Amino acid sequence: MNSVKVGFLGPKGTFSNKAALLAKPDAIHISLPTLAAVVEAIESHQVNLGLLPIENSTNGSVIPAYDLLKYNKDIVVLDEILVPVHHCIVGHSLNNANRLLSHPQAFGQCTKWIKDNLPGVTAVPVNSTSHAAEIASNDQTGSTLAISSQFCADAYNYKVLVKDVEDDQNNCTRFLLLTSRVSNTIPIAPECTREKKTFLQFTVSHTKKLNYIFQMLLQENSAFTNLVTRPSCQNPWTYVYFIECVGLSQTLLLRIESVCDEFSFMGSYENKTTKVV
Ligand SMILES: O=C(O)C(=O)Cc1ccccc1
Repeated sequence: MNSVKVGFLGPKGTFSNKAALLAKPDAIHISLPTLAAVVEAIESHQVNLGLLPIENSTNGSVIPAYDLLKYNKDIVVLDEILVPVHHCIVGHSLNNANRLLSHPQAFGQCTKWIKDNLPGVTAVPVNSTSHAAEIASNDQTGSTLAISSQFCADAYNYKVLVKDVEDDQNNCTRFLLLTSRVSNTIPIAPECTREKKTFLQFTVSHTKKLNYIFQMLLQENSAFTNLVTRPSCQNPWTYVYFIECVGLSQTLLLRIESVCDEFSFMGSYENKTTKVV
C-alpha cells in the first residue's frame, strides 16, 4: 500500500514540520511553500493529509488558517496536534542586524524579547520560520536575523545566537490535521460524538439565532472550547462563526444545522486542550 503523504508548511525545519512528524512519523512528508498550498494539496489529492496551525497559546487564532477553511466544503479535521514552540534567534551577529525575519505568528510570540533586545530592527514577515532562517544564514553581511527553531538550525547547521526568546515558556501552537472529504485512503468518521471535540462553521440570517444556538448548547451541557468569527464577505458586519465544543451529540448538531444558513461539520476529534468539568 502506498505510504500516506502529509503536507506541511516548509521548508523542512518549521514547527509545521514538527507537527507532521508528531502526527504521522512514518508518512511521506511533503514540504509546501504556503498555508494555502497545503490546503490546495489536500483538495487536489497531491497529499492525503495536511497540517494547518490554527491557534497559538500566546498569540491567539491563526487568522489566515481560518480564512482558508471559510466556506471550504472539502476539508475535514481528523485531529489536533499540540506543538510546544520555543523560538531561537538565527543569524551571524546581534550587533549589525537591521532586519528580523520570521513567520508573522512568531513575532507575536516574542514581543518582549524583540522590544528589549532589537528595538530598532525592522520586522519582516516571510512564509515560514525555516525560510526566515535560510535567508538570515545566507546573508553574509550579518544584517539579517531570523526567529526560527533549534529543530531548523540543527537540520541545516545554522548558527543559533539566542535560545528561548518566546514571551511564555509554555508557548504552544495547536495544529489541525486535515484531509479531504472526497474519497480518500483515510477513513473519515461521519458523525460527531459527545466525548470528542467537534468543530463547526456556520452563518446565520439573524444574530438572534446565535442566542438560540447557545441555548441549545447550554441545555445539552455542551461546553465551548473556542469561538472565532471571520467576516462573511457577503454583507458588511455579518460573520462566519467557527465554534469548537465538547459534548455535542449528532442530534443537537442537526438541530443547530437547521437554524443556520450555511453550515459545515468540520470534524470530531480527541480534545487535547480544554479541561471540561
Ligand atoms: O513557520 C513555521 O515554522 C510554521 O510552521 C508556522 C508557525 C510559526 C510560528 C509558530 C507556529 C507555527
